[in-house]
Amino acid sequence: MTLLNLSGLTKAYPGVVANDDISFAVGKGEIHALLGENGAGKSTLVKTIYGLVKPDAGAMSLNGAPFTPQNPREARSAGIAMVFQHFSLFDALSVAENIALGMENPPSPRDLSAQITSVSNDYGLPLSPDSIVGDLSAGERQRVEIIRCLLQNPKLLIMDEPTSVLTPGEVETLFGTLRKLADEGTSILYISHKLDEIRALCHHATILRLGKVVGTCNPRETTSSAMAEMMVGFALSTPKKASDSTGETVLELRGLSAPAPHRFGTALRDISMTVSAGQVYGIGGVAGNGQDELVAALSGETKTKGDMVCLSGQPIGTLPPNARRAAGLCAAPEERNGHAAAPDMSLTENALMTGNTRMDLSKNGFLNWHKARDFAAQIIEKFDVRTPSTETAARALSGGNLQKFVVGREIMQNPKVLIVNQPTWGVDAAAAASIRQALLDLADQGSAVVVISQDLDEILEIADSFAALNEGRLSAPVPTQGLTMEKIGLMLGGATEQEAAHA
Ligand SMILES: Nc1ncnc2c1ncn2[C@@H]1O[C@H](COP(=O)(O)OP(=O)(O)OP(=O)(O)O)[C@@H](O)[C@H]1O
Repeated sequence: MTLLNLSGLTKAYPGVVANDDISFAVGKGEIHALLGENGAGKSTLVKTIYGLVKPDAGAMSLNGAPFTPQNPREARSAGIAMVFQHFSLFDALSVAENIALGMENPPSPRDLSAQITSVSNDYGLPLSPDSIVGDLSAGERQRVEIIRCLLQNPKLLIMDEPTSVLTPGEVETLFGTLRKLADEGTSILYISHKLDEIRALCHHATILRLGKVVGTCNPRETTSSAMAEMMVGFALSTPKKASDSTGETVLELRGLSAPAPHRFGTALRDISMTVSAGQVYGIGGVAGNGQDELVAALSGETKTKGDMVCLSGQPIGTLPPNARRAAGLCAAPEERNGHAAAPDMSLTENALMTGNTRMDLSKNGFLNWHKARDFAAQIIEKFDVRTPSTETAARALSGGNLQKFVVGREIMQNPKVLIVNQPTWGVDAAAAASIRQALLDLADQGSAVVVISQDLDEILEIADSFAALNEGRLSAPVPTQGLTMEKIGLMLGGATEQEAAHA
């Protein structure tokens, strides 16, 4: 039985038709995957269903009746719930307070706590209503968002890239919850770039390319590479490094320590590591174990004692970001909106922001806009960033395309050391392969590359060495060749176990 029917949905933005005559149906109790490369139109489509975007043409029906939500409130009251990629929670408030804020008519705090506990028990989503959100892991924060949705008794739950912040164990827990919901008749529209997960979870998939439906499949009977091919229209190749040889040490951390930057941050504790020219050094860890703090201490956003961070033997721990860039160290932080990129500024302005020093984009204090525009255009071309022009605002790009832009911008500055945090977060299979290949090419040309990622497959695919970050401590590195997921799991948990034994 059909729950939601989409017929001929079309939505154009200046220079691009984001959704072009899209028609498909989502059955009751069906877990329906929405697949497509970056910019294919997935977010636009689900925003239309959630009442955030008004289609130019086409129609929707819900349970057979016309469905034209004018805003998210109307969509919610019709039974549509959505968990966004970026959580909208207040760190300083409790779980229950956060959930009450999103409700039209919240019940009394006591009743609400009881409801939260009951939903959390029923659906295998362990969470205490009184916990302060700032103390929660990414997986637990997502549970808050899911419970918030489930309290509305949704008919359709939309999830946009829900597993990118989760550990393998948390992914299993989430899938258990989603399967139970589907068994009870809730439909789920599931957006993800992780094709293996789609094969494990989804009953049906609709594939979009350039705003159009280009295919459908049963993911259980289709290989990941066949789905990737349908998405991009050609077969993908696996990234490869030309040479395994490494040169002298370029980056060295000596007992790097830094206090937690804020109440919910992580202190860095006595981190030592060396990275050589030509090496790709992978750092794995569950989100919130010091990844952002480590990137900040390396990029210069956080300053430390000078010799805690050395570049080609020179202490740089006290230098600000621009001086580090000039010395040859570039970094791409994880959060693209507002950190790696200024959303309201054009791509040219964003290119200028980190490229000014190394790409020589100003002279005698005057910015050279012509050169900056050229630099932005080169990034767009080399990294296949789908956008109408260099003057487009960063916020108008789809998530994956902006990610390609910010990572490409640092790679193209040809740094001696590149630090990237979650380089392919939210990026489709083809673009992820091209970003990974570009990182390997950079190492092949003699740069030292540090890849911090929660995607362990990514680290195994491109890194020479692996170290685990746990509560602000970094393990000793091991070669990735022959490393199994089991051993990585032990390394990720290792420091905690030692601490537990110590305690
Ligand atoms: N508000 C907007 N203004 C202008 N263009 C937009 C806007 N929103 C989306 N677009 C464009 O519409 C197209 C589809 O974008 P959309 O975000 O729907 O893609 P997506 O499939 O969700 O991509 P991703 O996987 O990268 O998140 C892209 O070319 C994007 O640049």
